Amino acid sequence: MSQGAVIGIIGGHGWMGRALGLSLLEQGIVSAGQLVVSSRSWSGNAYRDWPDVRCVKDNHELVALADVIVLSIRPEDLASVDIEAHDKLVISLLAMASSQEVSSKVGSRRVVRAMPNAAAEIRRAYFPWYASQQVTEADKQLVQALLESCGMARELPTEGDLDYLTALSGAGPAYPALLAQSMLEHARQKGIDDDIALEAVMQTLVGGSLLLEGLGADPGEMVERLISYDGTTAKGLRTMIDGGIHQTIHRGLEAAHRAASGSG
Ligand SMILES: NC(=O)C1=CN([C@@H]2O[C@H](COP(=O)(O)OP(=O)(O)OC[C@H]3O[C@@H](n4cnc5c(N)ncnc54)[C@H](OP(=O)(O)O)[C@@H]3O)[C@@H](O)[C@H]2O)C=CC1
Ligand SMILES: O=C(O)[C@@H]1CCC=N1
Repeated sequence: MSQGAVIGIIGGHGWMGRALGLSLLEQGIVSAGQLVVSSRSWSGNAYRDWPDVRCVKDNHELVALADVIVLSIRPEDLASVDIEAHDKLVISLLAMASSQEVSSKVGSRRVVRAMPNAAAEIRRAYFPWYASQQVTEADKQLVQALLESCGMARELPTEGDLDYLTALSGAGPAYPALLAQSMLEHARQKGIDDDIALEAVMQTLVGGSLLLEGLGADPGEMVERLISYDGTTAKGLRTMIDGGIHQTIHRGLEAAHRAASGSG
């Protein structure tokens, strides 16, 4: 599906760049010879099992070798990327940088903005993407094939939707981590042994998430079903709801969305 294209990942040794690069290799979507990665410090050895992957420090060299350029650097490092992509297909994974900004920075009108999340590392990311007008149908097919190597990829109709999903799914793996942290803290306060508290929280959150995935229904239905017992769970849930948990979550998502849209 990669149609023989050489993929160049600027920042390919970092968290997201490495997750994408290794997913593409492990699933045979690109061969090692079709992958070029760059970083300024060349830190880590993520590609040790793939000696034919070309690791470079010079982004001009990467751009000359690659047909498709993936930008996987932190937004504050965009200024340090001094390349001229000559209208090659560019896929930016950056939060808080519009396709217009990316386009003028890298010298290409064929820009896709895509938003991974931390679960790309285990190939369970939700990876929405938005294509600017100059991106062709063939480009779109290639983008979908590349990104779904990390989980589920989905084209979005507007760039505004991508900014919103940056807050919802891009930042999303942090939210269950926060819930786990809070549950763990409480169990410890109640004197539960650390090891037991951790295994109870992890098994419960992972098991609960898999259950929700398997049900494939509106999660609200599961909440209502458990409330209907009018027992322990109902007491806990009602207290959380009355205490404003929905409003707190919505305020958090609003703040993350404002930041993602460049107005936070
Ligand atoms: N981590 C996450 O959960 C998510 C991240 N994102 C987005 O993904 C992007 C990457 O994030 P993440 O992978 O976590 O960040 P990391 O800091 O892990 O990786 C960024 C990499 O970019 C390299 N880099 C920086 N500047 C340059 C440059 N000029 N040329 C070549 N390489 C460079 C850095 O290496 P060196 O300093 O050695 O050059 C580093 O390896 C961000 O824009 C972020 O908004 C989106 C959703 C989720
Ligand atoms: O926090 C950030 O800005 C990036 C985008 C979503 C996850 N990480």
